[in-house]
Amino acid sequence: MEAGREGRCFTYEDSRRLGVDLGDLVVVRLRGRRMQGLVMDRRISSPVDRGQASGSEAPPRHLEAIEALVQSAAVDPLWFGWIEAMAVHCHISPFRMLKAALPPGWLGQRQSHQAEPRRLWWVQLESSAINPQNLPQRQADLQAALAAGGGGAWQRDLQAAGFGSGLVNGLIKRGLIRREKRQPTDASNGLSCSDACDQDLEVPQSLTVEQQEVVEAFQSQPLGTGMLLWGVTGSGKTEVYLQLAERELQAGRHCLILTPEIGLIPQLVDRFRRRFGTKVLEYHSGCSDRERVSTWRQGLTAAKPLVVVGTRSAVFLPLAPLGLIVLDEEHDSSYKQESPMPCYHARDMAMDRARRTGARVVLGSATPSLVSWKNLAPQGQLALARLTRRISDQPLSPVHVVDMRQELADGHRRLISRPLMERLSALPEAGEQAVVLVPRRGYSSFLSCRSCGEVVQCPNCDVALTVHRSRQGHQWLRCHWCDHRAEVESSCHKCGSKAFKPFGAGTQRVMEHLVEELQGLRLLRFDRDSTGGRDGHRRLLEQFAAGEADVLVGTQMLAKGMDLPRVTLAAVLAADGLLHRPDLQAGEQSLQLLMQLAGRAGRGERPGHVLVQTYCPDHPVIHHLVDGRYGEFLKEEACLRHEAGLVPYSRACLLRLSGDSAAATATAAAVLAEQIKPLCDAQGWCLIGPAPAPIARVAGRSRWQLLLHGPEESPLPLPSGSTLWNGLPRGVALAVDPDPIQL
Ligand SMILES: Nc1ncnc2c1ncn2[C@@H]1O[C@H](COP(=O)(O)OP(=O)(O)OP(=O)(O)O)[C@@H](O)[C@H]1O
Ligand SMILES: [Zn+2]
Repeated sequence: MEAGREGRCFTYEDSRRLGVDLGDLVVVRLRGRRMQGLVMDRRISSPVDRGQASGSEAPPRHLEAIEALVQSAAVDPLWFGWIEAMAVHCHISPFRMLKAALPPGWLGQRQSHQAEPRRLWWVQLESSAINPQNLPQRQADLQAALAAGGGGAWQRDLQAAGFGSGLVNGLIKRGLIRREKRQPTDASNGLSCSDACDQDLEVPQSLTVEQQEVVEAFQSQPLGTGMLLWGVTGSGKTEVYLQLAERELQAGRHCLILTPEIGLIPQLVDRFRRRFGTKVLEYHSGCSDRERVSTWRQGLTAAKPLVVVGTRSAVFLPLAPLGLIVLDEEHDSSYKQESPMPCYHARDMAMDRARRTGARVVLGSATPSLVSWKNLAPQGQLALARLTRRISDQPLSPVHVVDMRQELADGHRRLISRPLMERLSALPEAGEQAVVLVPRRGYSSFLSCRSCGEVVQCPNCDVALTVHRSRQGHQWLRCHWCDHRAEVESSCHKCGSKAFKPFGAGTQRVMEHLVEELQGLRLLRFDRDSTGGRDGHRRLLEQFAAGEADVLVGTQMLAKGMDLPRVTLAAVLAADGLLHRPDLQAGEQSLQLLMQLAGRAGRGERPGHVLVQTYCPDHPVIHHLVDGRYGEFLKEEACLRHEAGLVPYSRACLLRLSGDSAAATATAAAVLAEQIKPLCDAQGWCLIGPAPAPIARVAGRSRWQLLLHGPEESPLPLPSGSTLWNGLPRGVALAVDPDPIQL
C-alpha cells in the first residue's frame, strides 16, 4: 500500500474467496480506513499451519479480510518474478517497481468500471444514403472497409485500423454513416469488425539479399538471446522488424516494438498497421490512462497474438507468450528513465525479460551504442548482423563542412552560411526538399550582455532563461526546468548597457532569418512547441511529405526515422552546441545524432548532400562524420574509455538528493556519504562527492549528488532494502540511479 516513502506490505486474508492473485488491485482496511493495495505475495495457509506458525511462539493472528477485488491483473508468475528481480536491479522496493510497471491510473481505478460494462461507439453505414462522387480517398476507404465488413464496426477498431475520428465525423456530416453507443457484448448484427478492417493489408516486400540473411540469422538464434542489427540509414531495418514480427505472429507469439521518442510513434504505427491491421496496439504517454489500461488488459486476454508499438514503458506489458522485442534506435538515451525511480534502461529490461521468457531481442541502429558494441559475442551476449547498403542503392550522402570562422573572417555574419544559402535556394526549382537541424528549441537560447557578459538566469535554477517569442512578436523569458517566466529587459541590470540581446539561434529565430533571407522558400517548423497534441507530429510530417514546404526546420526529433524520397539536403546550423556539452558521452551522442540526420538525405532516387556548419571543423566527431566510418569511431572510443577506466569498462551509480532546504540537503548528502563509504571501501568502489549537482537548483529545490564508481559487473555497494532512506530527514528526497547516463 502507499504507506510511507517506499510503500509497505501488510498481510490480509482472502476470507471472502475473491480469488485474488499477484498484481491484483484490492480494497482493504488500514487502521479502519479503506485503502487500495496491490497484491505482492501469496501464502496458502490452513488452520493447522496457523496453529504451528513458524517460530511457534507467535500466537495465531487474526488477519483482516480483503474487502473487494478492484482489478484483476492476471499476470503470470514468470512476469512477476521478472519484476521482482528488476526491483533488486534498480534498488527499489518490489511495490514501487510493480507500481511503475503497471499502467498509470491502475491504482486509481474505480470499482464501478467493472460493475457496469462500458458502452462503445458503433459506426453503421446508412443504407439509404446515396453515394456521392468525389469522396476524399480516405473517406472512401473507410466507407469501403465498412461495406466490406457487413456495414458496421466498433469505432475503436476503426481507430486501430488507422481510421481516425476525423474521418468518421466527415462521413457522419455527409450523412453516409451514423454512430451510436452500444454494449460491446451485443455485436450480434455486426461482423467481427477486425476482420473487416484487416482485409486489404499490405503484402511484405521481397527482401534484399542482406535483409534475407539477417532474417535467417535471427531465425537460427537460440530463444532468450539478442541480436544487434547495425544497418546504415535507409537500409531497410524496419522492413526486417516487420518480417520478423510476421513470423512470430504466425507462431502465435506477441511482439513488442519499442521506439525511443513519442515523435517516432506515428510513422512506426502506420507502417505496422498497414501490414498487420487491428493486431497493432499503441502504448505510450500520448495515450490516455484509460487507453493504456485497456491495452494492458487486451494483452492479458487477447485470443490472437498482438503487436504493441510503444515507448520504453511498454517493455512491461504482460504479453505472453512473447516472441520478439525490438528496440529501434537502440543507442538513444531516451530509453533510460532518469526520474522518478526506478531509473531503468529499457534495453537491460528487455534483455533480462527475454532471457527469462524465451523471447528474442533485436537492437536496431545505424549508430550502435558503445554499450551494445561491447556486449557483442563471443565475450558478450549479442550476435551481430549488418545491413551495409541502402535500399535505394544510393550511397550515403557526402558531408561538407562549412568553417564558420572563415565565414566571419569574410565579413559574413549570418546564421546561414553562403554555401548553405546557395543550396537551399536551389531547392524549389529542382522540386527537392531539405531538413535543417537546430540543436535547441525556442526563439533563441539566452539573453546576454555584449558589454559585460552577464546572462539572465532563472531565479530558481542555475540555468540561463530561454527567450521565447509569440507570433505577434511578444517576447518573454522561460526556464525549461521549472517553467519560471519573466519579461525581457532592454538593458543590462548589471552594467546598464543597451547591447543586451538574445544570443544563439533557436528554431524560431532561424525560421525568421530564413523567411527574411530566402523569400520564396516555404518553411515548416518541427519541434516540441509546434507538434503539440496527439497527432501533431503526424500532421506536420504529412504536410511536409505532401510537398507543402521546401524546408523542415527542427530540433533533434527531425533527425530520426523520417523516410522521404524528395529530401536531398540535410544541414545542421551550429554543430558546436552539441559538441561542447559537459558530458561524458557528448562525443558518442553528437556523432549518433549527426549521422542520423545525415541519413535523412538522399533516400530516394536523387543523391543527397549533408552540410555541417561549425566553428571547430577539426573536432574528431566532425572528422568521423565526414569519413562516415562509425565502426572506427567505436574502436577509438572503446580504447579511450577502456584505458581511462570509464563506463562501460567500469560501473557507476549516482545518488541524487534534493530538498527545499539547501543546508538540510547538503547535510543529508554528507551523512549518506559517511554511511556508504565503508561499503565502497570493502567492495573496491570509489566515492566521489558529496557535491552539488551540475545544475544545483531546480524549481527552488537544492540538488546534491554522490557518484560511485566501481569495477565492471560488480554489485552496487549499497545496503539493501530501504536502509538508505530510513536515515533521511523530512523534506529530503533520494533517488538511486544505477548506470546513469547523465550526471
Ligand atoms: N526489401 C525491400 N524492397 C523494397 N523496398 C524496401 C525494402 N526494404 C525496405 N524498403 C523501403 O526502403 C525504405 C527505407 O527502409 P526503412 O525505413 O526500413 O530503413 P531503415 O533502415 O529503418 O531506415 P532509418 O534507420 O534511416 O530510419 C522504405 O521506404 C522501405 O519501404
Ligand atoms: Zn527554473
